[in-house]
Amino acid sequence: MAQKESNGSNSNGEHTTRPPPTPSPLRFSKFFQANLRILVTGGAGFIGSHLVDKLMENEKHEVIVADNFFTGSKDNLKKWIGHPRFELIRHDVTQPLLVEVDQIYHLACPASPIFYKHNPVKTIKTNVIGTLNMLGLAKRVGARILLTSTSEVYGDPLEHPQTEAYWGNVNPIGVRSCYDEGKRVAETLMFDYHRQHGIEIRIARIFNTYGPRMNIDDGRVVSNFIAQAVRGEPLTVQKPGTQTRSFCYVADMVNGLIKLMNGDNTGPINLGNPGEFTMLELAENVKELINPEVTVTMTENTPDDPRQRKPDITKAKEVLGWEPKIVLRDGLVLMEDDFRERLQVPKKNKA
Ligand SMILES: NC(=O)c1ccc[n+]([C@@H]2O[C@H](COP(=O)([O-])OP(=O)(O)OC[C@H]3O[C@@H](n4cnc5c(N)ncnc54)[C@H](O)[C@@H]3O)[C@@H](O)[C@H]2O)c1
Ligand SMILES: O=c1ccn([C@@H]2O[C@H](COP(=O)(O)OP(=O)(O)O[C@H]3OC[C@@H](O)[C@H](O)[C@H]3O)[C@@H](O)[C@H]2O)c(=O)[nH]1
Repeated sequence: MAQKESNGSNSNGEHTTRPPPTPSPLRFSKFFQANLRILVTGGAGFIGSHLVDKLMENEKHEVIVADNFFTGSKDNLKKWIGHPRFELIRHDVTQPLLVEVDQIYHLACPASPIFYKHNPVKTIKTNVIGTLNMLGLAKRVGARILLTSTSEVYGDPLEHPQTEAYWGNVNPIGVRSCYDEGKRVAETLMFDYHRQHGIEIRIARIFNTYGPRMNIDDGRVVSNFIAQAVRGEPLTVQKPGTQTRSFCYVADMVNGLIKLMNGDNTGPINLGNPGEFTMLELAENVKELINPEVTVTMTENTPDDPRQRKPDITKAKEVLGWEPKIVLRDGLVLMEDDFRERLQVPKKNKA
C-alpha cells in the first residue's frame, strides 16, 4: 500500500485526505472523561467571555481560550483562571495552534470599528489567516467549527430587513472593508473547507450585541452612551442620528451561538434582536433610564456607516427554535449596574 505523506498526497501523486490522529487512550478513560473539549478563540473578549461562562456551567465541558488580549482581558475570565476544566493561552490566531479539541468557537477578531480600523492590515490577517488556521486545526482533529460572522457582511444594505439570502452592499476598498470583506472571506473559507474537506461548519451572522463587560472606551454606541450617561457627559450621537441598528442582549446571543453549534444547520444564520432603533431613539432611552440630566450632542460620522440594519430571524426561529428574550430597555438597565461598578459611580438615591 502506498504510504501517505503529510502534505495530503500519496507517493503516486494521488490526492488523499489525512485522517485525524488517534487520540490518547486516556481520552476515553472514564476517570478522565470530559464530554467535550471546546476551544474558544477570542474568549477573553466581550461575547467570548460570556460564552465561556455558559460553557463552563456544564460540568462535562473542558474549555480552552486562545486570545491575544488586543481588546479582551484576563479580568473577563478571572473566575475561571485556575479551574481544573479551564485553560487560558495567550495566542494570536494568525499563527497556527496545536490543541486537541472537539468544537471550536472562532470569535477572535476586534469587533468595535475604532479597534478594527486601528490596524486594518492586522484585522484582515486575523479574519483570513486566523480563520484559515482554525479551519486547519478543525481539519486535523476533526472538530466542528463555528465562525462568528457579522451583519456587516450586508454592508449598507439595500434590502430591509436583511435575510441570509441577501448578498450585501459592501464597499470593497473602504475603511470598514478590513472587517466586512475580511468576514466575507472568512465565510468563503468556511464553506470551501466544508465542501472540499468535509469539515463540519457553523456560521452565525451576529447583529449588534451589547451587555456587561463591554470595554468602557470600546467606541461602540451602547457602551459609549452608557459610559457617558453614568459619567454625566453629553451623549454623542453621530450624524444624522436617523441611522438604525437592532441591539441584542449578550445572554440571548450566547444561547443562540450554543444552539447553532449543537444543531444540524451549517448556516449562515442571522442572530440578533429585530427591535430596530435610530441612534437618536437609543440616546433618548439611555437618557431616560440612566441619567435624565445629560444632553444629547450631534457629532461627525465615519465613512460608509450603514444607514439601516435589522435582522430577519425567521431562519433562526425555524431551524434553531431561537429568538431573543430581553428587550432593549431591560438590557440597558442590566448593563448600567456593571458600568457603574467599573466606573465607580454609584446610583443616586431618588429623593
Ligand atoms: N459584539 C457585536 O456586536 C458583534 C457583532 C457582529 C459580530 N461580532 C463578532 O463576534 C466576535 C466577538 O466580538 P466581541 O464583541 O466580543 O469583540 P471583542 O473585541 O470584545 O472580542 C474579540 C476578542 O478577540 C481577541 N482577538 C482579536 N484579535 C485576535 C487575534 N489575532 N488572535 C487572538 N485573539 C484575538 C481580542 O483580544 C478579544 O478578546 C468577533 O468575531 C466579532 O466580529 C460581534
Ligand atoms: O458614540 C457613538 C458611537 C456610534 N454611533 C453610531 O452608532 C451606530 C452603531 O455604531 P457601532 O460602532 O456601535 O457599531 P456598528 O453597527 O457600526 O458596527 C457593529 O456592528 C456589527 C459588528 O460586527 C461590529 O462588531 C459592531 O461594532 C453607528 O451608526 C454610529 O454612527 C453614535 O451615534 N455615537
